[in-house]
Amino acid sequence: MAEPLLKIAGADVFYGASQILFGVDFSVEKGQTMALLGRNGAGKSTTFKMIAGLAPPSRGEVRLAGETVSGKPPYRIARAGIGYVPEDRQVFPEHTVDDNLIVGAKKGPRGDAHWTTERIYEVFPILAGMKTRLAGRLSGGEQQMLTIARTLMGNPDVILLDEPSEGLAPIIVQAIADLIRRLRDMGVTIILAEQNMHFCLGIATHATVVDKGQIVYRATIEELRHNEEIKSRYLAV
Ligand SMILES: Nc1ncnc2c1ncn2[C@@H]1O[C@H](COP(=O)(O)OP(=O)(O)OP(=O)(O)O)[C@@H](O)[C@H]1O
Repeated sequence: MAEPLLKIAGADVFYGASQILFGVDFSVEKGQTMALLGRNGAGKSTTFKMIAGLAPPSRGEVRLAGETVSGKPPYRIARAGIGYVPEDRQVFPEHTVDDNLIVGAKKGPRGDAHWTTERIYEVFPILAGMKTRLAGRLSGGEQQMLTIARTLMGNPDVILLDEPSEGLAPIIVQAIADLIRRLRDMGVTIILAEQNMHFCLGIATHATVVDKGQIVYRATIEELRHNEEIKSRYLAV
């Protein structure tokens, strides 16, 4: 069987002398939307930083499309096809929505240029109505969408979304959920880090649960939905 698109194998991460991740192991197949779930401080953001090269593993590895990417600098990992959207939205506030997208434009690792500004505006109609607005003037939810859109403009193989619903009003959370569902249905491979399992239930296809820096559960999202023990033990629901 072919190797999964993204494979994390036995990864340990330390911050100074403290070990944060312990032998993290999971895989994501092309087209999956994987929810990476866990409580506050469980290790979700560190897992993303490890994949993106900002917190490299001291043991174990990250493989993308059969190639080892861990150990490379973050810009090389991004170029290899990992699109990372961190928790704090990162737009260029003094530039327009359109320019923010153009700055993110680059061919994917295999030369594909699937995402163009036209395509983005079809999928993100809210942004289409504000092309010339300065990004710093957008609401938090709009900035979140712009950050996701700009990352897609780099034509990544997989996109890592760190708590995209955090701190947003319920109606905006709904709009972000609809957007991620649309990307899922287009076949974009997504990892969605969330504390909020309910946000993920209608979006994700698969689930991986992290607790105290270790992976404690991997299943389809439907299996998780019915697993009361895992939900109450690790997700406080
Ligand atoms: N720069 C750092 N130095 C030392 N410890 C850190 C650092 N960043 C995070 N940690 C610790 O690593 C552990 C995992 O944090 P992480 O941010 O990965 O969790 P998380 O699951 O993403 O939680 P959150 O939902 O709060 O973002 C926590 O115990 C945290 O205190």
